[in-house]
Amino acid sequence: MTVLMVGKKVAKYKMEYLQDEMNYLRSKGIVPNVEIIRVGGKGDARTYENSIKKKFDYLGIRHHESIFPEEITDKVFLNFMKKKNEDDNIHGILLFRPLPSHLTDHNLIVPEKDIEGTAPFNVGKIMNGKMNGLLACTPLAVMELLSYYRIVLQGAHVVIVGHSAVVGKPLSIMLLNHGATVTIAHIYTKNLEEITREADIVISATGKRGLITKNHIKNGAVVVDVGISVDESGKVHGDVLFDEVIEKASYITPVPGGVGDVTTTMLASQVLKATKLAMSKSREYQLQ
Ligand SMILES: Nc1nc(=O)c2c([nH]1)NC[C@@H]1CN(c3ccc(C(=O)N[C@@H](CCC(=O)O)C(=O)O)cc3)C=[N+]21
Repeated sequence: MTVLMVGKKVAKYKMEYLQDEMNYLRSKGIVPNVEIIRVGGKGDARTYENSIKKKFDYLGIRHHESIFPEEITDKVFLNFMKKKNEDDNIHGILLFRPLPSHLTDHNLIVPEKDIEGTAPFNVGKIMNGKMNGLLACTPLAVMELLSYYRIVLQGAHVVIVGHSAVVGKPLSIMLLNHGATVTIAHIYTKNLEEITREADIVISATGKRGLITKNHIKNGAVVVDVGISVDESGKVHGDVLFDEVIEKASYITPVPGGVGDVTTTMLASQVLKATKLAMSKSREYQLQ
């Protein structure tokens, strides 16, 4: 039998915890507040952005959006970022990427408001084996799914396919911090099949539809699909050939309906974490 790892179930479970945390903050008179920033009109994240706002509204997290034209100068943009970084009423900043190439994307967000965990300070913390900082949301969603279904990580061989800075790399470090043996495969990897077939857990995050077939999977492996690709008719697909891989997997995530449904919940969780960092005036974060 194969167990379907259902994102909505995991999200619901996590949301109950977040609601308790919101109640605590409310009792202290604090309402978490996020600044969402977008430069230029393009980008494929509109549906994602809408589901973020819906989740924030549901929890009672305040949010405000600033949208700038593509032509904004580096100086004006940096000034704006500085203002938001220094505004005590803002607990988290979400800056949609990529930015236009003339803008410098370096240390734009102070670490304590970096709810997506991409600032160098937060990346450094996780590299040092500390999981108490702000972390990347998609890798966190994968960790939450694995934990909900009680997948043992200590000693497990995990093969991650995809080495992106937002998914593959941070996820590999989180898994390492939990005692897994981690292999990262990527576009230049030779004999992908042979490598993934060794894995107890295969996690694919490439956006390449149909990349992972039954030949890539050993019997009883756990398969997590982080890939998203959209076809001509607007239908969302993962990296994994679900119908054939499910025959061999012990646990598998569907797309849609798997990791994607947990990601926005983990972003909300990071907002609450950032709010608590601000409340406690975390010394660690003050010192950087
Ligand atoms: N700072 C920053 N953070 C981001 O997270 C970010 C970004 N910049 N720039 C753009 C990309 C793009 N992106 C998407 C996320 C989900 C879907 C998506 O289609 N999600 C499906 C879920 C599919 C599933 O269930 O797995 C949905 O919402 O229905 C698309 C695009 C985020 N991005």
